[in-house]
Amino acid sequence: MPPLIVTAAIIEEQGRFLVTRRPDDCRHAGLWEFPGGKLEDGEAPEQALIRELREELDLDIEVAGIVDVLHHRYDWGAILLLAYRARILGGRIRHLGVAEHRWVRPDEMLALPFLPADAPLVRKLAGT
Ligand SMILES: Nc1nc2c([nH]c(=O)n2[C@@H]2O[C@H](COP(=O)(O)OP(=O)(O)OP(=O)(O)O)[C@@H](O)[C@H]2O)c(=O)[nH]1
Repeated sequence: MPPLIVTAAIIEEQGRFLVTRRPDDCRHAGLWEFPGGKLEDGEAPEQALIRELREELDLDIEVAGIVDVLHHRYDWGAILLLAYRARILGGRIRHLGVAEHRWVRPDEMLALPFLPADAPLVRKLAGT
């Protein structure tokens, strides 16, 4: 099986990154991640990211350049995570598909329990 392609938005405002916590009733429940999700049939990664941010947080975003591409194997299968810089264009955060959100400084981000696939990305963003 090829890896599942997953997109993630790296949104930074005034030195803080937007991170979200997964709901209780899903895989990897309660862990932190960057908002985003899987590509649907025929979708470009940027489109998937725009759709996911609307669905999960009710935010309109603009997607900029790629930050990192990470491959990770979970026990249920592998993912290829495409992380893009993004900017909020409008909307107010609502917790439609997430348990909680936070705006965190790099040092705070390093201390959060993130999904295992994200570890290299978190370290890269924190400059460590
Ligand atoms: N959005 C997002 N997903 C990530 C990150 N890191 C990471 O390993 N993933 C994994 O990528 C997979 C796809 O995420 P998703 O949110 O679209 O789908 P899901 O597994 O929650 O559930 P679903 O099948 O019910 O839609 C999840 O298994 C998630 O654990 C990340 O930083 N952001």
